[in-house]
Amino acid sequence: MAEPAVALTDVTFAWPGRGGFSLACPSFTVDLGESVLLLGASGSGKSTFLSLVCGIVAADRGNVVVDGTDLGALRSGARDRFRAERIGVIFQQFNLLPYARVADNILLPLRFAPERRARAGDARDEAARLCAALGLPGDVLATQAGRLSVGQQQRVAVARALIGAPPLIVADEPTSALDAGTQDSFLSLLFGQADKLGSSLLMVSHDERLGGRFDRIIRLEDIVTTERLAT
Ligand SMILES: Nc1ncnc2c1ncn2[C@@H]1O[C@H](COP(=O)(O)OP(=O)(O)OP(=O)(O)O)[C@@H](O)[C@H]1O
Repeated sequence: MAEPAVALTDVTFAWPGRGGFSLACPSFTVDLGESVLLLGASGSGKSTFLSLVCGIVAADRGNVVVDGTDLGALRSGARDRFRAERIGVIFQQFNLLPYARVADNILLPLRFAPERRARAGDARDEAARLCAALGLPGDVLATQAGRLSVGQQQRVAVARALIGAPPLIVADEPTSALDAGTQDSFLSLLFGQADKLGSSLLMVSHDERLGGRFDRIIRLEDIVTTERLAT
């Protein structure tokens, strides 16, 4: 059987410091090509969980295996390179460089990821194709990212995550700044493009209304136990 896109086994993690937040996840998987929505209230640990999946932080115990690679076996720099190559991340606040052009924002992950750059082919053409597919205006690539509307910035963040066809797309509340109608068209575009690339999709949100499109909806509290250490 093919390796799952994501597999967590007996994982524990605690943020350092007094009053730190800790979580434990006995088992969680995302299958290849599957789309999973993780629902949880604000502060329940959704972003922390995604940081573990993306290797932004390392588990204290247990295994986080993404695309067949055990992230625990990699040092921090190697985890960063792995993430750049294999994971498209859409952050809650987009994390665009506001003074850089849209093209530079979209092409940024390729700079640290030679295999992903090779997969993108002619990267500028691919950036233009993604922008068009995501409904951005034709001249958007030359525009400063900070001059775009919030909805447009969100689409640029998606194009940056999708470029070079990473096998896993991870999205942290990507629709939180959009109204209901725009959320729906945004999700259609994201799913359409992820499907085309055959990428697996893991999204976290507090918003139950997003559930309809996903293969699986899971409540964070059903896969993770959390604790806040006493101060
Ligand atoms: N960088 C950090 N350093 C220390 N503690 C942190 C850090 N990030 C998060 N935490 C702790 O982890 C807890 C869970 O936060 P997290 O951001 O994972 O939740 P969330 O469900 O994504 O919240 P929200 O929906 O509001 O973004 C926080 O209350 C905080 O105490």
